[in-house]
Amino acid sequence: MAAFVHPPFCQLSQVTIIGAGNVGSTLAQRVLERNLADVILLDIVEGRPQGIALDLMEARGAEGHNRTIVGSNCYEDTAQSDIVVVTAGLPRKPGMSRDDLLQVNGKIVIDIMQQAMKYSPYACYIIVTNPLDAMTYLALKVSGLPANHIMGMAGVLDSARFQTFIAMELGVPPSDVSALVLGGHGDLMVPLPQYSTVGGIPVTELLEAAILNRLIERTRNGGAEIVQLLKRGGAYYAPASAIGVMIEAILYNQSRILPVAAYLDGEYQLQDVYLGVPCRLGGQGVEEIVSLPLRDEQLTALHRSAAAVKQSIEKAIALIP
Ligand SMILES: NC(=O)C1=CN([C@@H]2O[C@H](COP(=O)(O)OP(=O)(O)OC[C@H]3O[C@@H](n4cnc5c(N)ncnc54)[C@H](O)[C@@H]3O)[C@@H](O)[C@H]2O)C=CC1
Ligand SMILES: O=C([O-])CC(=O)C(=O)O
Repeated sequence: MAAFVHPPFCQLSQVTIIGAGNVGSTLAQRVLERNLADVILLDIVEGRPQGIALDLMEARGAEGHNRTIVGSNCYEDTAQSDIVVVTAGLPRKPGMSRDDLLQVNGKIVIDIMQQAMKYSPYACYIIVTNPLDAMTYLALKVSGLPANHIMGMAGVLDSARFQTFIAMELGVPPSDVSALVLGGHGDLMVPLPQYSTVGGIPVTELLEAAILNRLIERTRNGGAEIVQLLKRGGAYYAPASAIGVMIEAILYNQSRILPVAAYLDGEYQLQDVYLGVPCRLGGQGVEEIVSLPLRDEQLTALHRSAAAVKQSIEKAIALIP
């Protein structure tokens, strides 16, 4: 673990978002309007981050905040960021898997990490680009930064989807539901009903197995369902909300327990892989990986998911020049 400890900031903190597309620009709005940090929004397309930044600056009076955002095509402008979020890269089209993006997005992530870490070597990096777990591993290898500072966002989103579907099925507010999804951000993710509750009651006591299985299946296909509806690109409102939760946990040093794609070094009997697991997330990034007791079939499912991620990692690593 790195010795670096974030100062108690928030007032002066800076978040860089690389990729001013749907996810990146929506996240920029969330970060500013929730008064979490000032934002540097970077993209390769000239004018796009600058235009979005100006638009968001002009909204400040109406929104009642004094946060600033700068749009840029230059990594020098990202210097000394507390958090860098990587949302650059292609989204999938209907019929594609996330792994189909590996070649093109892998090259983008390599280039971004080589540049960004020169200017923000002490930042926490949150990778969002798909295929998520392999891209996060790639970011770790390219940057050489400590693993607690390089993490992926997927579990908060997948769990939020499971939470939503449970709440919709039972007709309760989502705030009454706590749901947990582990594993890779793909078809083999592992929703955990026994760790998902409604008003403190395990969801297994409230929903029949067949209904629960339908909700689990919908959660696994949550990203694809939206890709299919939108026709061009994927989800971005819920992903931006999920990244916002992680940013807040780090900047406010909340030590929250959240599902995060983290580097495993023996935890869950898995080695040298990124996978969604419950983590304590605070000012030092991933401060602890929480080892949950899992049923045999769930541990098997987690290992199956990890095996699929490892195959993607091998292809991703081959892209490093
Ligand atoms: N981990 C997760 O749960 C989620 C992951 N995603 C992934 O996030 C990524 C972005 O999705 P969207 O915002 O919908 O895509 P988008 O197409 O709207 O935006 C991507 C942006 O990246 C920029 N870009 C491309 N190469 C770049 C580079 N080298 N440097 C800087 N910027 C660059 C593009 O110009 C574009 O503005 C996709 O890979 C998508 O699959 C999306 C939602 C959830
Ligand atoms: O499905 C996609 O391609 C985008 C994504 O990862 C998600 O929404 O879960």
